[in-house]
Amino acid sequence: MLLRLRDLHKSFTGAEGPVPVLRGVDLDLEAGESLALTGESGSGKSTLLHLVGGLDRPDAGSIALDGARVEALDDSGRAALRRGTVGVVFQQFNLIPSLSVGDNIAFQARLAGRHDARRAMMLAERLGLAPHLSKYPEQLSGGQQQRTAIARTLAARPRLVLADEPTGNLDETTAEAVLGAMLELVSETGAALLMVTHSEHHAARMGRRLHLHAGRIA
Ligand SMILES: Nc1ncnc2c1ncn2[C@@H]1O[C@H](COP(=O)(O)OP(=O)(O)OP(=O)(O)O)[C@@H](O)[C@H]1O
Repeated sequence: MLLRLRDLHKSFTGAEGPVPVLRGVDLDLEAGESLALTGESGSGKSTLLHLVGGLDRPDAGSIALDGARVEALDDSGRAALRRGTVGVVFQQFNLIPSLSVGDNIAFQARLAGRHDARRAMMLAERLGLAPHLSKYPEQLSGGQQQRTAIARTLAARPRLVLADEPTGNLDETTAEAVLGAMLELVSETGAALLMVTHSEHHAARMGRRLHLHAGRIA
């Protein structure tokens, strides 16, 4: 098992005290699987991805990822996790403005010691970025920036890709193509994909789907 979540709890502090968001989430994900996470707005989907990616800590429960206990890692351990095992595609693309698109795509892979120029070029072609490699992020459209962020994550060949509505900024035709490319690229490397989506249609293309409701997997 690549990822195993057990009895995960997380609350945030509101005006009238703690507001529980996750109330005992259990989830298993094997290498090579793709899983869609659905749920109404505010149900805690992004919170769950942040906990798995080591961007925030649970109040209770365990996150076992590729043999590591994510909730117990210190800051440097969590940073190492994000450099090596986990790749994130979140709604903020966090591209580096001073680097070209090509260098942005290679950035994560270089940090992970896995840069491969041919793979980077193949990803750029598959995601329609080949004509834009020498441009800078500010010269790209929102959708092109989003695809650059996806290419950057996949170029580093993480064991687990966490994606929060990765096609949210794209028109339906481009979204279909990008989702198809993501599924193929993830399965080619034997990685797993955990993707938040509001689209029934996209959820149906994933291997499995789970629905978050009232703080638990329904
Ligand atoms: N850092 C935070 N501080 C306080 N409250 C937070 C924080 N992050 C999330 N929340 C609250 O936790 C709840 C779940 O938020 P989350 O972003 O995980 O939902 P979501 O299911 O991803 O929603 P959406 O589909 O709208 O993106 C919301 O009520 C939100 O306001």
